[in-house]
Amino acid sequence: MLNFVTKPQLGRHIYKTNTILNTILQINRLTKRYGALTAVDNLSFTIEKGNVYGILGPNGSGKSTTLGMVLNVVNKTSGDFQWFNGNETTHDALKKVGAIIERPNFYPYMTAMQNLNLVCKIKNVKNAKIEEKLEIVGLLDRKNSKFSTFSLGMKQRLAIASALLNDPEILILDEPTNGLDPQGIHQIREIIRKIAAMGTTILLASHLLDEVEKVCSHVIIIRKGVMLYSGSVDEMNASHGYVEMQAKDDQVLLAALKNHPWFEKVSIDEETGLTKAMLTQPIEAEELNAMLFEKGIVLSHLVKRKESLEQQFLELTKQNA
Ligand SMILES: Nc1ncnc2c1ncn2[C@@H]1O[C@H](COP(=O)(O)OP(=O)(O)OP(=O)(O)O)[C@@H](O)[C@H]1O
Repeated sequence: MLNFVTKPQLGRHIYKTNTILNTILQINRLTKRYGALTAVDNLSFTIEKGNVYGILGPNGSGKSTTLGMVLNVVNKTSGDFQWFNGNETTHDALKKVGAIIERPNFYPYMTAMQNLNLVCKIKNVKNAKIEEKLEIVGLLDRKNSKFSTFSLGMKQRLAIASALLNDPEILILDEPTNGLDPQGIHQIREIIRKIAAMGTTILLASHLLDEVEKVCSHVIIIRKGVMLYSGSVDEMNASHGYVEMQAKDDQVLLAALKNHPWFEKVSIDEETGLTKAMLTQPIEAEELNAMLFEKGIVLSHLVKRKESLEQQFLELTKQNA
């Protein structure tokens, strides 16, 4: 487990614009190669203050390697990254970062309180905040219990409390709910939301679409080290959906749809024989029917559907396989 602890730096960038002030981390064409394998391939994205970012991708897609590089525990091959506008060394910047990128590891025979006291000593942080942080993660009433008696979920929550001891600007979590039971998963997600609501920026890596959808405001989707999508979760959710249609003459229908600005990705589904078209704008079924009728096309089937985020994610990763 890595914890980066420091005192907050106040008023250093007072003459900079708000946009610049709000940038926590900027990654430019970051690349990591292990021999012939490119684990992270030209990755670029920006982390702005106050948002919750999810790096989403299947196992082995390069999430941990990316986090390792920006935390200086994995050497980059090329590209670069800047913490807090590059006004300080990475070493100093990382003191304002709280990160948990390994399984929680504390002394088993010591209590939660004793373990966090020790962390404060090692990191040179006042121990006055221990109870406040234990409260945030719901462990205050177990502060005198030995670490060895904790469930995996409680151990993970203690690690989060530990990473928060220095009030970091950003909290980084690698697969925060891995191995937990449903209740443990729920608790961790609630805690992440609570910490975000208190104003801390969060960057988490997850292979679970559901997790990113529930917890994050922004998503960076990667596959085999390559970024496929970066943007807000809401925007990704905001597809206008698609329509399935059938008419006497498929080819006439296909041509009419292909030449119309309301549609994109027009195709005939091999399995169902239905013509499918993605909507580029919010069009009602009645409008669509009337437009085609004017062109002499009578539909025998018309259904408007919306893909779930999961379908979109699968589609995105399939296209780029
Ligand atoms: N030290 C290493 N030496 C060689 N290859 C590595 C090393 N670390 C990671 N890799 C490879 O780099 C790729 C990306 O791994 P990484 O752990 O970053 O992915 P991930 O998305 O975090 O997946 P997971 O959640 O399974 O850890 C994988 O193919 C992995 O085998």
